[in-house]
Amino acid sequence: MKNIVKRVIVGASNPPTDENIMVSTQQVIRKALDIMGYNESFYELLKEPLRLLTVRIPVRMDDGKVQVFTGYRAQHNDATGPTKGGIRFHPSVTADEVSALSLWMTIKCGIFDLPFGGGKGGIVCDPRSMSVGEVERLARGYVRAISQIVGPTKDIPAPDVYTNAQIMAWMLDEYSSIRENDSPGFITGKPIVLGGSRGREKATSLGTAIALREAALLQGKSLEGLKVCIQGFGNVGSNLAEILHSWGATVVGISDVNGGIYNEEGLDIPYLLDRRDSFGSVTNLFSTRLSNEEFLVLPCDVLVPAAMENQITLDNADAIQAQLVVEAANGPTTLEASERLHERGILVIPDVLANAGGVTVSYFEWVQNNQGYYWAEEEINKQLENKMVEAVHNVLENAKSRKITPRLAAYMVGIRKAAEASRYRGWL
Ligand SMILES: NC(=O)C1=CN([C@@H]2O[C@H](COP(=O)(O)OP(=O)(O)OC[C@H]3O[C@@H](n4cnc5c(N)ncnc54)[C@H](O)[C@@H]3O)[C@@H](O)[C@H]2O)C=CC1
Ligand SMILES: O=C(O)CCC(=O)C(=O)O
Repeated sequence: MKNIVKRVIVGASNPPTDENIMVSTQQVIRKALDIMGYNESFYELLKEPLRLLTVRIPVRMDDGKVQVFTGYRAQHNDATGPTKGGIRFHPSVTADEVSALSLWMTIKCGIFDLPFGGGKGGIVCDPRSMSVGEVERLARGYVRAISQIVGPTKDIPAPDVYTNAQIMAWMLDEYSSIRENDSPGFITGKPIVLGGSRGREKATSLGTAIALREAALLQGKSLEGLKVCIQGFGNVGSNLAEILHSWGATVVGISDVNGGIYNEEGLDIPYLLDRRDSFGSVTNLFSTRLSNEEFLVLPCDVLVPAAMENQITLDNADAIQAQLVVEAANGPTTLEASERLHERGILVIPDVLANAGGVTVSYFEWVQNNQGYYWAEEEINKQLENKMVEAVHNVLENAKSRKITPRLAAYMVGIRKAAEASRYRGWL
């Protein structure tokens, strides 16, 4: 293995923040609707999910005792079609978080012209401390609890933080047995043998890599030798590291929940990919690690937060050294911090644009399930590439011509479809 760590390390933690992501999301939605001339009733409709279901899920644990978990499913707006979005298993899941995530899904589906509205789900749990059997029983219990409001023409879940293709497979199996027929289009991000799409596993990362490449080109930089730090080494972060490494960029830093590692000459990405565990942890192999706070302000050209929300805040925005921030995670930058970075001339490619490769290929998966005809991976990647390049240029050109942040421009492009569909349906 190449020399990986060069710095002194102090352990991981997260920057404190009390920003309510729902409030800041509503602020951007209000601004976007105001600029486009929509009246107050559009904001009243779009500021919250149409539906938010809270469920309690009893699970028999391996020790014989029953533990009751809380879960949520938010459906933001279904004027354009069924709602769509992932399910996360994480201790910090809240109703507000799931609601904000469902709003962001509506914006993504609007920007990428997908025939869906936004949805999102989550269960408050820590799957890292549960057995495989406990996770399976929890996943099946969640589907039983939400089965009335989901389905291939109602609301279509997918993976998110600490969920994966295996969990989607259990959920599909449970849903199919409740409905007494096989319903592969009920969920996306499935294993390929159960109707999953080729390319879905890496789709979010491929989309982010394309967005990063296009944004860097606009800054006059090519990928060759570009120094990139990636926070989070799960599905999104690790596949992104692999793609960027293979495209000639130099991945100088990666981190996970346990902390970060950095080498200004580049990390040994194939080694790290080989050693990561199924929860996206690898840095615990190293005796010395950077804290999360140290990691985010390391010298690099591009910083990619690919873990959790509220990582870049006003506390660290002035210390960020990257000239380009590409949000692979959902909500990694608080609104104030994002505006501060914009003032500092740092280009921020917002989450609703940068990480929408996942939902785009989930859409392709749903289309293939409906058709019963499956496409080659090259076809999927080519269509994803076309959609990403078009969306990135559309949003960034809008931002430039209107002299607004890329986030506001993305919200303007993204919310219009839900607003217009709601109007045509006679809701407003
Ligand atoms: N999986 C997908 O297709 C999509 C994921 N996203 C977003 O990308 C982000 C990452 O998702 P995945 O890679 O799927 O999740 P994952 O569960 O595969 O990996 C999560 C990674 O984040 C790290 N992490 C967890 N908690 C952390 C914390 N408090 N501080 C620092 N690191 C932490 C974990 O160690 C792991 O490396 C999330 O914001 C998710 O919503 C967005 C679009 C699609
Ligand atoms: O693939 C999907 O349908 C949803 C992906 C997702 O949850 C997200 O983009 O945040």
